[in-house]
Amino acid sequence: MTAAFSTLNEFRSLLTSAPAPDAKALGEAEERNAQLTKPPGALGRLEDLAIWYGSWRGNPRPEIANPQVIVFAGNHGVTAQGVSAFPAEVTEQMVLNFQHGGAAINQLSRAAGAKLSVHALDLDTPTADFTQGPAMSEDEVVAALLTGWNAVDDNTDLLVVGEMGIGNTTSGAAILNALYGGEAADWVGRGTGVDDAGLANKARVVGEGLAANPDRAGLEVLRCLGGRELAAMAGAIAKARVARIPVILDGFICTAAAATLVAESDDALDHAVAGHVSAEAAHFNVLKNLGKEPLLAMNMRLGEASGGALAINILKSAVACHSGMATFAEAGVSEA
Ligand SMILES: Cc1cc2ncn([C@H]3O[C@H](COP(=O)(O)O)[C@@H](O)[C@H]3O)c2cc1C
Ligand SMILES: O=C(O)c1cccnc1
Repeated sequence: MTAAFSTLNEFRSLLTSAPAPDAKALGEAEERNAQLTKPPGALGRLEDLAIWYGSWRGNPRPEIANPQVIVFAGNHGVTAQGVSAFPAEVTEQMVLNFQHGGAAINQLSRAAGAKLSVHALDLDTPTADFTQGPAMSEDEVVAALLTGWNAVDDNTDLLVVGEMGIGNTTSGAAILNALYGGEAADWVGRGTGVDDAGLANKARVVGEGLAANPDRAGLEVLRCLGGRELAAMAGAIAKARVARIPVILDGFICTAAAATLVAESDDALDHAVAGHVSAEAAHFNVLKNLGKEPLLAMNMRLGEASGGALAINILKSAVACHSGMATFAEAGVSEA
């Protein structure tokens, strides 16, 4: 199989030439929604979600049969700066836990009726410490994007991506600081639970990371300040955009990775909704910048795709109502 892309520029071209949603299916889904046996608008955001989903699938009466959750794992050189409450070896230990079915995401995927795939990316070779220069070379970031791109199953009709990588809330904060500006302190949070001194240290590290990587825009931000699992999430989300597979975004780190795609192409996340707003302090602001209203606010701060997986049943329920309900004419119910 030839690779879908072998440079960042080729990846960019695929992203910027991705198809729009299906206008005909959109119109027909709106028409169907107006005929269903309920007062207009009574299902609130569920109605918008179902119409949005149908427009991306090119089907005004869609179903969700094959949701896929993918967790990508990577190690970060920046952990040498003491940015996490947990040691770096937890990344690999948690991958084993995912494989044995013992993590939160195993239970949440099963409860959502979703297939779970796990990809560990070069855990023995952490990215470079980004306070010293770029975290990844172009070859490394392209390889990670490709891992994500290729991880999406052909028959997937709803995608959720998430991550495991000790230190990656610092990477996410650095990406967001680079994309949106402001102070490092605006973007760092407690991650796995660092104390006030730990939070100040993370702000220092983000500041040094931006200073050590001065020439950056769009995907270069991902290369310089990201990590392999963040790039893989971006690659999977981009593949879904090209294949018109709707996506539910997870928390802070997933959203930071996704935001680098918007920096390349304004409509790169039109096929994505925000599954939840994480308790990681800055997640709310990223979602505001992206114009995404979260489906859930559960005070979760785990990552692993957990918040996205929890939202799968909301989307499934929206589509079940839209496609399964009777119309006024079919049910013989009088209209207003
Ligand atoms: C046992 C355990 C399971 C996790 N599952 C997700 N994370 C989350 O915590 C990490 C980010 O936080 P920080 O930047 O503070 O290291 C990521 O691996 C994220 O997925 C976990 C963290 C731990 C300790
Ligand atoms: O929102 C997230 O993705 C998150 C927050 C804290 C720790 N790990 C992940």
